[in-house]
Amino acid sequence: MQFALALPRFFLSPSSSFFASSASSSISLFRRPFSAKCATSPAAMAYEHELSIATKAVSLACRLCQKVQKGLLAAETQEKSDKSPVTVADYGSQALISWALNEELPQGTFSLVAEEDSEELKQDQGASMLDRITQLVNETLALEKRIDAPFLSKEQVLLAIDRGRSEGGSVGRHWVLDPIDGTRGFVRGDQYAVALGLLDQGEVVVGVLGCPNLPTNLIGPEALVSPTESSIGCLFAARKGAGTTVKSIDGSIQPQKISVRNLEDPSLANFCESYESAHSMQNVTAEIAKILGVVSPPLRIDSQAKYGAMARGDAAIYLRFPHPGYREKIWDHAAGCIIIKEAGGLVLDAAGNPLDFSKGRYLDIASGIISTNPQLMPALLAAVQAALQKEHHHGERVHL
Ligand SMILES: Nc1ncnc2c1ncn2[C@@H]1O[C@H](COP(=O)(O)O)[C@@H](O)[C@H]1OP(=O)(O)O
Ligand SMILES: [Mg+2]
Ligand SMILES: [Mg+2]
Ligand SMILES: [Mg+2]
Repeated sequence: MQFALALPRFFLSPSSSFFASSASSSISLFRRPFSAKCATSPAAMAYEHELSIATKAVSLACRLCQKVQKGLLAAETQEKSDKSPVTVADYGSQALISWALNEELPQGTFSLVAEEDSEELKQDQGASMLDRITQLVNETLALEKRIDAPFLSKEQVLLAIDRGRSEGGSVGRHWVLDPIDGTRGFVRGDQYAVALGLLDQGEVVVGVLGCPNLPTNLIGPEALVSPTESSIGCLFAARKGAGTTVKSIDGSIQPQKISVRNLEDPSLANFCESYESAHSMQNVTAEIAKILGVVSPPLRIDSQAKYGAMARGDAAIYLRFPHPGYREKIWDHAAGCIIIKEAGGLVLDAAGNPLDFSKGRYLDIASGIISTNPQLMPALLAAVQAALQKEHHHGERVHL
């Protein structure tokens, strides 16, 4: 009988776990026999291993992204067919996370739904970019200071990137990755996020958001100004039933439990939205704020860093109303959604339905995504409906 086939590689051969030898504190986690997960494990333990490997994989990718952002060259950015940018760091982050998770999970079980693929890199004009990505991936792996640091060939890098072609769905487990969310913010030298989630039977059960440029201090209107104490770079992590934590990427601040703002009066609320006006209709969000009586200016941040900021109380409301015709992808919301939910908040579409991650690579949403605490949600939903009606009457193609 070949029981061994069902066991993860790190269990068969402890030294084959990539992360285990790089951080002594992680050894016990990574070497826990997998049967603990497969058997009827207590709810408190559920997905603990998955959250641990996700956290480490995202931290690794953040390191690569930070290095690239410091010295981004024009030659390291391409334009995709939808005119959005993609950089060596998007590909490098996807390759690293895909490779690391595949190393840690039982052979043959890894399914990944991710934003990028290697089509452009396989063309003649992509050759130098692939060289650079491979170099970056290997430099980042070498920083883990393993004696036997792995070296990935160009072919292995392409393979790792292309593992992200899964269609996801409602059956089984699927990892969901946006290797750089908010690439425009990344290229601008601003906010971006490395966003990794895990779906189990269509439900998000684990989420990790690495936000390398987000200050560890609060940045909302009630932020205490204490620049000397703030460092830059936050890592948010959540797993089903266990709450949301934030820690600093540089390790100077240990994980702390966080929760959304506990606010009942909408006029005291503030909201966050996209930095890029092309990503969300700011006339609609301004109208919603006006109906609610919100007076604070919007907190405009690129990427799912908004969800992280909201989960720790920087903003009480999140609003996202893409222009008609835009289709939302699951990797743009999976990690952020569980990070908000486990911090006590709600994430709904503009009609008041929970987001459904079980339909494949896209979210089936007509009009927008909103988030706030449970007390404020009824007033927010009413304001959203009123604002959309008004837009509709003004002749904009808004779906109701
Ligand atoms: N036209 C668009 N409308 C809405 N979102 C977009 C559009 N183009 C790209 N995006 C995606 O929106 C997200 C950024 O959102 P935000 O506006 O919150 O910063 C990213 O996932 C970005 O993709 P990408 O991951 O390639 O950066
Ligand atoms: Mg993109
Ligand atoms: Mg994205
Ligand atoms: Mg992206």
